[in-house]
Amino acid sequence: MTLLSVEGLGIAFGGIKAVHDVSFRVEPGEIVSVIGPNGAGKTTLFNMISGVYQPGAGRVLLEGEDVTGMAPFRLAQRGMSRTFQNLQIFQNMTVLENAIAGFHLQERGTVLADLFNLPSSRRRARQAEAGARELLARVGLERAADREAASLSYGSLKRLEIARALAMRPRVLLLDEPAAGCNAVETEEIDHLIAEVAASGVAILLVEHDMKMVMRISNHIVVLDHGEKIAEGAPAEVSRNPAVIAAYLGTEEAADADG
Ligand SMILES: Nc1ncnc2c1ncn2[C@@H]1O[C@H](COP(=O)(O)OP(=O)(O)OP(=O)(O)O)[C@@H](O)[C@H]1O
Repeated sequence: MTLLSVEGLGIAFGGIKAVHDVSFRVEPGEIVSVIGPNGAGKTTLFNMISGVYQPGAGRVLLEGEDVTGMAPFRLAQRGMSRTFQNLQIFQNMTVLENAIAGFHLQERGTVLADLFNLPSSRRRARQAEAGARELLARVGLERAADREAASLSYGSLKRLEIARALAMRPRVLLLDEPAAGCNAVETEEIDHLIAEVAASGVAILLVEHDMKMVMRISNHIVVLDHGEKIAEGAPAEVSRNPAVIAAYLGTEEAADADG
């Protein structure tokens, strides 16, 4: 069964269709990217899939289950995690504490146990720490565990955010511009990390402006323009699609005219 199905998703803001009738699928181990010129609707689409916005039309199915508009933490409990374009890292906490924070969404009814510092609560804390250290090793940050997050390079912060999203053991991982603000070396490290996570069977949906990265790591690309899907396919197919070229050239010409 398809892991993530997006069926006819749409939303309008004040009568303007930001996203209209967009459908696609992501299978286990696949990296699917959503691209398109500025304002094409990528972030809005992402926000609908991850429960930040309630779609005006269409459905989101997670292994066949309708999860449309479900709150982000519930989606995370069902196996869909996401990262954000603007880092959501606690800068004044350590790298390890940030990674541990990713485990808290898994917990239920633990407030009383924590309050009384019951053995179950102490055991959970130990498990979370062990899990967090494992994740840090997976993203290459094990030696930075005790550093303040604020002292990390931008690329490391991005990897820390991915580590935290992985704490929920997602089957679907949504990455919003994972390479934004990163230099070439950092982008390559993130490339490898994403490819490795996909190879473990996780379905990855990516919004990214770095076209080279998208072409390198995607199995499948969905192209949006003015809120509509104008093309989809393998990277080589999409990059020579006349409608896609026209959409990108159109924005360059508009930028030239503006400038
Ligand atoms: N909360 C909102 N209220 C009103 N309009 C919005 C809102 N969010 C997005 N829009 C509009 O919806 C359209 C799609 O925007 P969106 O941010 O999804 O595009 P994008 O492809 O992510 O752009 P970028 O590449 O610049 O991040 C734009 O016209 C934008 O102005």
